This record gives sequence, C-alpha cells and structure tokens, in this order.
Amino acid sequence: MAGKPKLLKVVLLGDGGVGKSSLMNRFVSNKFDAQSFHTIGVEFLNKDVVLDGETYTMQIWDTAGQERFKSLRTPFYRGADCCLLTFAVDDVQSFKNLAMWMKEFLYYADVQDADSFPFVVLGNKVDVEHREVMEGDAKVWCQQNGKLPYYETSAKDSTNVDKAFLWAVQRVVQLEANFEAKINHDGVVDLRAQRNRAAGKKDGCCS
Ligand SMILES: Nc1nc2c(ncn2[C@@H]2O[C@H](COP(=O)(O)OP(=O)(O)OP(=O)(O)O)[C@@H](O)[C@H]2O)c(=O)[nH]1
Repeated sequence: MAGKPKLLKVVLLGDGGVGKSSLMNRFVSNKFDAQSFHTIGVEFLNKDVVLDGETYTMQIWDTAGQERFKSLRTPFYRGADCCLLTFAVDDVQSFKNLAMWMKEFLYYADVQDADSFPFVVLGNKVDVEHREVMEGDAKVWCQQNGKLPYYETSAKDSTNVDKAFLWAVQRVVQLEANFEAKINHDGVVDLRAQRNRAAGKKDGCCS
C-alpha cells in the first residue's frame, strides 16, 4: 500500500506586486486574476505532485511582500524545505531586493546549512513588453549567489510555472537523498528532521 505523501514546505518571497500569489494560483489551480489583491500576512495552498513514482504534497506558502507585513510573514519561514525568491522583470527594484529577501529568509528560517539551502529564483512577468531586468543579469546574480537555478516565468500566460515548481521539488528530494546516503539509511523518513540532524540541529520543526 502506498504510504502517506511526504510534505514539502515551499515559501514564496519577493517584493509586493511581483506576482507571488499569481504564481501560486497558476500552479495550483491553473487560474490567473489580473486584479489580484495584495496578500496580508500569509496564505497557503497544497498540491500533490508525483516524482519517480513517489507522491509529495507541496505546501506552498504565499507571503505578503509589503514591508508593513514583515512581522506577520517571518514566523512562517521556519521548517521550509525550499524558498522561491521572486522578482518581476519589469521592476528593477524588486530584482535589487533579492539579496534582502534571501537574508531575511535565512535569518528567520534559522537555516543552519545556508550554503546548500535550495533557493530557486523566479523572474516573473516575462510576458510584458518593457523589461527592466535582462535575463543575463539575473543569471549572473544567481551564479554569484550560490549558483542558484533561475526561471523566467509568467503567471499570466503560464510560461515555465510548472517547470519552476517541479524543479524545486526535484532539488529538495535530490538534496534529501544525498543526506540520507550520508547518514547511513537509518530509516528515518521525516525529510526535515533528517536535514536538521545532518546540520547538527535538534530534530523537529515548528511551522
Ligand atoms: N503581466 C503580468 N502580470 C502579472 C503576472 N503575475 C502577476 N501579475 C499581476 O501583478 C499584480 C500583482 O500580482 P500578485 O500576485 O498579487 O503579487 P504578489 O507578489 O502576490 O503581491 P503581494 O501580495 O503584495 O506580495 C496583479 O495585478 C497580477 O495580475 C505576470 O506573470 N504577468
């Protein structure tokens, strides 16, 4: 009999208005709302995905990008398995703020092994005509900040949305498999607990 799907917590971060809610809704419900409202605090949606015959429940946390909601979003970073750092290609300031978002995440998520934490960078709104951030510049930033994977997405026309989310799952599973190999297959199935242990942390989490 198939076991319970493994839960993977994915956090979407980035400036207000870059399209985090829209990306989540496109991925989970295949819908797009041109009049999307600002998120207040956090919201989450689940979606099951199958990878190599194994089912994973992606729990996607959409956070409020506006500065005034900082204290409402940061408590939800802990226990994340992956973080999608998002900017809009027609908003250069949102691209410049990526470093700030990464720092905020690492601080509040209390990640011990920051160097190997699976971040994925999304340059959203590639359907727009006027871009302020070129693909090459985004790739250079990703390269210089831990060789991070980069996807150019559009929640509006679906470009690369599934690909980016599924890559995130694949990366987390791959990293967990590496940790599993290192700790001699001790039979523990809680992915997060395994990573914490490998990083020298106490087991358990707190989302
Ligand atoms: N053209 C275009 N517009 C988009 C895209 N994604 C989102 N939008 C629009 O951008 C605006 C903001 O989108 P949201 O998804 O609410 O942005 P957010 O990052 O969740 O914003 P906060 O909740 O304030 O953090 C809305 O009007 C969306 O319709 C996209 O890929 N292309």
